[in-house]
Amino acid sequence: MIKINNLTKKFANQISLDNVSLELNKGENIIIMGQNGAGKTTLIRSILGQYLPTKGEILIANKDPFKDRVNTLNLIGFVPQLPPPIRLTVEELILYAKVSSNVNIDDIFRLCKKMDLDLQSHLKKVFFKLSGGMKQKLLISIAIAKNPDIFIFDEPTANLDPKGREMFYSLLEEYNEKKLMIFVSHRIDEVSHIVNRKIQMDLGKVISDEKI
Ligand SMILES: Nc1ncnc2c1ncn2[C@@H]1O[C@H](COP(=O)(O)OP(=O)(O)OP(=O)(O)O)[C@@H](O)[C@H]1O
Repeated sequence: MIKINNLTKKFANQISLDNVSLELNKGENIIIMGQNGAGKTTLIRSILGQYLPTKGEILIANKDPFKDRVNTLNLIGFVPQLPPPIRLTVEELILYAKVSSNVNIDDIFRLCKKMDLDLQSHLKKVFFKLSGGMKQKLLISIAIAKNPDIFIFDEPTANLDPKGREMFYSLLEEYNEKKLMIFVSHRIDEVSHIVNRKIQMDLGKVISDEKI
């Protein structure tokens, strides 16, 4: 589903990705690990079409995410490590998700409720004024409700309380083996029950890639 061929990304003299080749397929639940600065975020941003490769290529369902961003982003549900400072109200944000990605609003409400977030009582609040955990729960719910082929979760539980974490992972069990799921995380213990492949990065390279 995602093919990465000899991908190198440089920022001035900084090599952030150094000749990375990977094939990521449906049914794989992958954890990408590595020290700070290993290149994980650069890899994810490249998959999301935010960076033009210095060398090499990425194909998502045979499309180039940089050149064909709209179509490739439609295939992806992404939850970032730090929620962006969105100035829309919660209500406007979920309407935007409906219009832009055909997300079912009832599903967003249902998924938030499962993570103990009563969306109804926050509809008029500006997104960036929600608590960190509320933002994360809402973004997770929108990403899952989109029902994409690919999930990318960058430290998605960083702001969640223990119950929120537990509910998040139990929601994902429904999608096990039906999707490609990519987790960027430093905490393998948290996802060990769900992941079946572990990729380790260091200094912009893939240093190990194993089925687990
Ligand atoms: N936009 C940018 N401009 C310049 N250098 C960058 C940029 N983005 C990343 N880098 C550099 O690329 C290297 C890899 O960074 P990256 O953010 O991909 O690491 P990471 O593995 O996600 O780290 P962390 O675990 O700290 O989030 C770092 O040396 C970083 O300084």
